[in-house]
Amino acid sequence: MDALLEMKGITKRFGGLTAVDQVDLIVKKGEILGLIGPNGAGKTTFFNILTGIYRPDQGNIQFNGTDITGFKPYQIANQGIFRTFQNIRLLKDYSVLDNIKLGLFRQTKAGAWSSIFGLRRSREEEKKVAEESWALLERLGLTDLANEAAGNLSYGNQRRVEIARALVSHPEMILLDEPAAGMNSEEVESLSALVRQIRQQGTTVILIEHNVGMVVELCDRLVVLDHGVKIADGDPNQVVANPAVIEAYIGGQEVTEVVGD
Ligand SMILES: Nc1ncnc2c1ncn2[C@@H]1O[C@H](COP(=O)(O)OP(=O)(O)OP(=O)(O)O)[C@@H](O)[C@H]1O
Repeated sequence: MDALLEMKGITKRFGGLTAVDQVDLIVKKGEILGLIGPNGAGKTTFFNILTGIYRPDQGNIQFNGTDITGFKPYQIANQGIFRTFQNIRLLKDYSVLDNIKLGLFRQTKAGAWSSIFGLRRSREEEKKVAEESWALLERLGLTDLANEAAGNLSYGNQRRVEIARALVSHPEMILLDEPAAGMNSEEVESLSALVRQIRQQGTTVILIEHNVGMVVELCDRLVVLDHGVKIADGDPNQVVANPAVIEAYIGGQEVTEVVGD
């Protein structure tokens, strides 16, 4: 597999705190990579750097052969990198279908709001958006919920809709920030199946997760951050047995997350 993403020496400071410290990371095309670590380890900051929300203080990011260091979030999206957030960010009063259409705004001239409110868009654009969104609903088994207000869905289905919104643009890479948070074991199973399906369709996946059991089962590789530093990178089973990783979790009194489900 070829390297799709190559990050070198990535560092981000907030005042005196180094949230991400000289992190190197290579992600191969088609990989499912898990990014884990105790609370405050720098995982979300790392995603925020990769999606252009923060500019790194040091380091370089190459994606698909392009230097994207310092790109703005919309430029990163144009490169094919999409994400979900730790806190679900759906328009809860709008239908599932409209929420998914929102994910296609970058591909339409008319823009996000008009794609929802029906303003100034061409018929061809409207048709394309509707077809793509509907196809995705079918793929994710959400067609029965298409016209339901997103806020009425179960937690697990809201997360699926969020992922669908990120997927509708056929991303090269999708970043999932704690997708299993608050899910029951059945929802976690179904999420893992969805992530495998996403990879099968050609999208590379990085996920931040506290559910260590899930990432060991699902991911090809695990990377562990602790206090902003990468302390492990490799085979999931070996990584979670690594004494430095166990110590990082025990130090933060999160041992149950290591030995739990
Ligand atoms: N905008 C910010 N300003 C100042 N400090 C920040 C900012 N964002 C994050 N931090 C700090 O940087 C460190 C890393 O935070 P981050 O949210 O990236 O960790 P995390 O691994 O995602 O944690 P969690 O698992 O709890 O979500 C923490 O000490 C946090 O308080």
